[in-house]
Amino acid sequence: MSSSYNEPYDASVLRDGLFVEKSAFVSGAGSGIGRAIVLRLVELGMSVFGTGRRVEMLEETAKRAGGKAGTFTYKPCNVRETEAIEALVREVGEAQGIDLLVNNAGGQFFAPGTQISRRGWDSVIDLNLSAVFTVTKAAHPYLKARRGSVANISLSGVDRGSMGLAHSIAARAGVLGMTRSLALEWAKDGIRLNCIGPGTVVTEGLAVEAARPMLDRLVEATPMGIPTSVEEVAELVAFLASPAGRLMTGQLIQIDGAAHLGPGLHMIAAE
Ligand SMILES: CCCCCCCCC/C=C/C(=O)SCCNC(=O)CCNC(=O)[C@H](O)C(C)(C)COP(=O)(O)OP(=O)(O)OC[C@H]1O[C@@H](n2cnc3c(N)ncnc32)[C@H](O)[C@@H]1OP(=O)(O)O
Ligand SMILES: NC(=O)C1=CN([C@@H]2O[C@H](COP(=O)(O)OP(=O)(O)OC[C@H]3O[C@@H](n4cnc5c(N)ncnc54)[C@H](OP(=O)(O)O)[C@@H]3O)[C@@H](O)[C@H]2O)C=CC1
Repeated sequence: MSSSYNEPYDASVLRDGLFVEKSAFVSGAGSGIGRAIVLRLVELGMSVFGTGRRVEMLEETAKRAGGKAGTFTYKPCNVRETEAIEALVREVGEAQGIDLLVNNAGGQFFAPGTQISRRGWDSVIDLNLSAVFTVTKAAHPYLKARRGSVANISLSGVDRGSMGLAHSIAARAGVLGMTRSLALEWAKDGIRLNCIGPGTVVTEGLAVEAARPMLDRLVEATPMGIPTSVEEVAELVAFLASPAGRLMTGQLIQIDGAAHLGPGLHMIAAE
């Protein structure tokens, strides 16, 4: 594995103490991009609450967050279990408020459209679109109380399509539409919502030797020839939540080395 693909990247430009007395709710906090977001927000002084299904992953995030300026607490939950996740958002909102909601939990399998069953389609739409709506709606009263913001972790190229991702791109394009619509509806409450579209991010699944051919192909399809680091996604989330992001809402920000302008990060070959 080329070290340049997954070496930690120092993207930090924001000032210490930026988020003291602020609070965040982060889904998918036990791995990859979500964990990096948690660690950066905690470093900047935030009280971060994280969820995800696997408690041992959340425990590891907590271990790594120890000794930093802010705090990290967690409880496992499946974002697709509507009543449970709504109750959890309420619990966190009542206990510590929500200045920032990060909808990061997500994922999909790669398959051509002809091999996606209705149940497979529904699962991906449920996780990557419907659950995002449920969590965001549940957080609304708390975001309103704090004039907070929402960062939806999406994909680069949501408005162009990519082979092998019909279900996931459909879901994320739906999130983009939802983001823009709620940005309009909730502007009067001072709530801002944005989508971040990372290109290829070398998290655990892609960092294994077996995934190397796919990773090489993805990096080749990235005009700048560099995958996105979790640290730079985290810094962008923090920037958007900061006073510098005050007027940024309803946006899709693609952090992808121009992947969305390239030949497409196709996850499968044409059939
Ligand atoms: C420029 C552009 C750049 C754009 C691109 C930019 C780069 C993109 C890179 C993205 C990277 C990442 O997201 S990294 C994160 C990757 N990690 C993950 O995605 C893991 C999480 N994934 C999941 O959990 C699953 O995919 C998901 C389906 C959502 C889980 O839902 P469920 O638990 O309900 O799933 P299951 O019960 O197992 O299965 C439900 C149905 O889905 C079907 N199914 C499951 N896997 C399947 C498969 N491989 N092929 C076909 N069908 C499958 C099953 O057969 C079931 O249907 P029936 O058989 O009919 O019953
Ligand atoms: N890696 C990449 O190249 C890219 C990733 N993305 C997107 O970024 C986000 C983070 O991905 P990444 O960090 O790379 O990958 P990971 O697979 O490491 O992260 C996904 C996280 O979501 C959590 N999660 C998944 N399903 C559920 C669920 N039903 N309920 C609660 N939590 C859930 C997982 O935890 P657990 O399994 O414990 O529940 C995991 O922590 C995803 O939305 C992904 O699609 C976007 C562009 C590129």
